[in-house]
Amino acid sequence: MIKIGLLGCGNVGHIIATHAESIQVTAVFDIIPGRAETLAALCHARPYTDFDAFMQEDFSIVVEAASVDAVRIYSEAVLRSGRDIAVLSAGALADDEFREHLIEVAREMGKKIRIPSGAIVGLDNLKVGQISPPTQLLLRTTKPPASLGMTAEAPTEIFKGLAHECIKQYPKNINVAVALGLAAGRDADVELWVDPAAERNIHELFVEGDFGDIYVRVRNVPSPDNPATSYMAALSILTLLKNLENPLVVGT
Ligand SMILES: NC(=O)C1=CN([C@@H]2O[C@H](COP(=O)(O)OP(=O)(O)OC[C@H]3O[C@@H](n4cnc5c(N)ncnc54)[C@H](OP(=O)(O)O)[C@@H]3O)[C@@H](O)[C@H]2O)C=CC1
Ligand SMILES: O=C([O-])CC(=O)C(=O)O
Repeated sequence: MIKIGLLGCGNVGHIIATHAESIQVTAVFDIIPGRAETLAALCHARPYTDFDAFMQEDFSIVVEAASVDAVRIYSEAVLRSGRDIAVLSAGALADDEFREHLIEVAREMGKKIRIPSGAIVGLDNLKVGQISPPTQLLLRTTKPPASLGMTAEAPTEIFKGLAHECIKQYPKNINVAVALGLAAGRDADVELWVDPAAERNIHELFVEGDFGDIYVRVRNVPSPDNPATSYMAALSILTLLKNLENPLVVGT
């Protein structure tokens, strides 16, 4: 059974811990002591608020479900320790210099940086963009205003521009756009909307290329403990872990 170290004991951390059937969470880390302890008790792991002590534990992969900042701070050390890392806060990799450095470290160590599909679908075949670049790659995300900590009386566009700029302003809400761009091989265009009538986190994807065109709409149920995060994102990372050692690999 694959042993994981969980970095981040919030909403996704809890969903992982309570569904840890095909994985063993051996250690959990959070900056908030109470959170690490509560989560550790749920999955019979050991709690840490000291990163170096956490890294002494027995696991082969770190699952990051914390923040863009956490990826920036800890991911190189994870790779250099000889472990893979699964990164949910993919927005950290929007910074070209940081991403290229991290990839170089992973290459040097023979380790992997794994980005789950998270709250979106279609990353598998959007990778064809790495061979034949899309002429259009647009993500329109619509969330309830409360999930961004704001109020609105009508549908309102709060950002229009490139993913690498959007993630700087909304690091807890638009990691999907960066993951999309990493899959398709170019920065995605983003429209971020809040809509008081929205009950779900909606991601619409418009893609065109020499293959034809794609429209995908995902209407995600918000997570119980963090409405900004779609429940599917937690299921996605659980699925990535379940399949890590599966000899049958489905999807591009
Ligand atoms: N790729 C994708 O499709 C998606 C990505 N995400 C991203 O996944 C991540 C996890 O989501 P979720 O569980 O809902 O978030 P939560 O805020 O519920 O949980 C994150 C936890 O990690 C802690 N944390 C944050 N920074 C650090 C750090 N530097 N070191 C240690 N602990 C830290 C937080 O503490 P504190 O509260 O004090 O900050 C919190 O306890 C978020 O970054 C989110 O934006 C979410 C949905 C989709
Ligand atoms: O969960 C979602 O719908 C998207 C999200 O928060 C993110 O990409 O950061």
